[in-house]
Amino acid sequence: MSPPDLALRGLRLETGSPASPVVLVDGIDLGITRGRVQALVGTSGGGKSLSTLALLGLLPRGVRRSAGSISLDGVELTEAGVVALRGRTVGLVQQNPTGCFNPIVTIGRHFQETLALTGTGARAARATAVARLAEVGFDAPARLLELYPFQLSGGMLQRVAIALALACDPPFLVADEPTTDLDLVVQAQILDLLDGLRRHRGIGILLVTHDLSVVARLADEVAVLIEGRIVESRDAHGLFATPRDPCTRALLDVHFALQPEALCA
Ligand SMILES: Nc1ncnc2c1ncn2[C@@H]1O[C@H](COP(=O)(O)OP(=O)(O)OP(=O)(O)O)[C@@H](O)[C@H]1O
Repeated sequence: MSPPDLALRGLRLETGSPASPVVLVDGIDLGITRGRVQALVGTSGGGKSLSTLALLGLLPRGVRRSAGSISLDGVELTEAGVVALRGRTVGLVQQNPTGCFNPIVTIGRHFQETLALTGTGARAARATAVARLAEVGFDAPARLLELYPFQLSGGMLQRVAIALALACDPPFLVADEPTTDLDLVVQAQILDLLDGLRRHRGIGILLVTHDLSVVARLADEVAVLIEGRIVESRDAHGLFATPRDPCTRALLDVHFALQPEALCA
């Protein structure tokens, strides 16, 4: 298979002093291809969030990348190049949409501030905001611009967060547990929306989730990250049908114990 368009290779993340580092993840290969959904699954604390944050140059203080490279369309990026990916090349959607918004700033202002990063003026930002909000399914997007985040439900806010992530027209989206805090009906709407973006925009999505039903619904490829290492990485259908690694099998067993219906990718 050809390498992903946006690729992380040999990622090693450490914390603690450089003299006696604690290794958090090691040897991580992960990537996103336009028009495809790459899922990243695994046990809690395995390193999913840190690995995706590394892809965006957003590592928290105290965590450093001690090995690994990030490349876009085959060209290795510098640190500054990785930071420049955010927004324009990769949009980020996180869990708990409420926490992603400034409560005292209107939805319209959020778009204005995001689009100002690309030198977009207020009038053009408004037009883009209306277009993106319509794209994620709002019937009266112009009215939304005047509202504050607390006036919207969690599901509406997650759709606004996706519209904001798309503001600068990025070819890639990183979605870290995008449905975790939402009820089942809204979860299904958000998954349909992400699937539509992949099909209609040709956007490439890195989907971080602990929910294998979500993986089965959306993913083309799956990487299983356990205790800082990828133990299996392949097409979703093959992984569900014939899991090779004992850790993958254990994840599937736990899933089936809780949700007996078949996973069909
Ligand atoms: N800022 C930090 N400083 C030091 N260690 C950290 C930091 N953030 C996370 N870690 C550690 O790095 C490891 C991986 O964390 P990470 O949040 O990436 O896991 P995860 O797979 O996303 O877990 P979850 O599914 O629970 O969100 C964990 O052992 C965690 O305790």
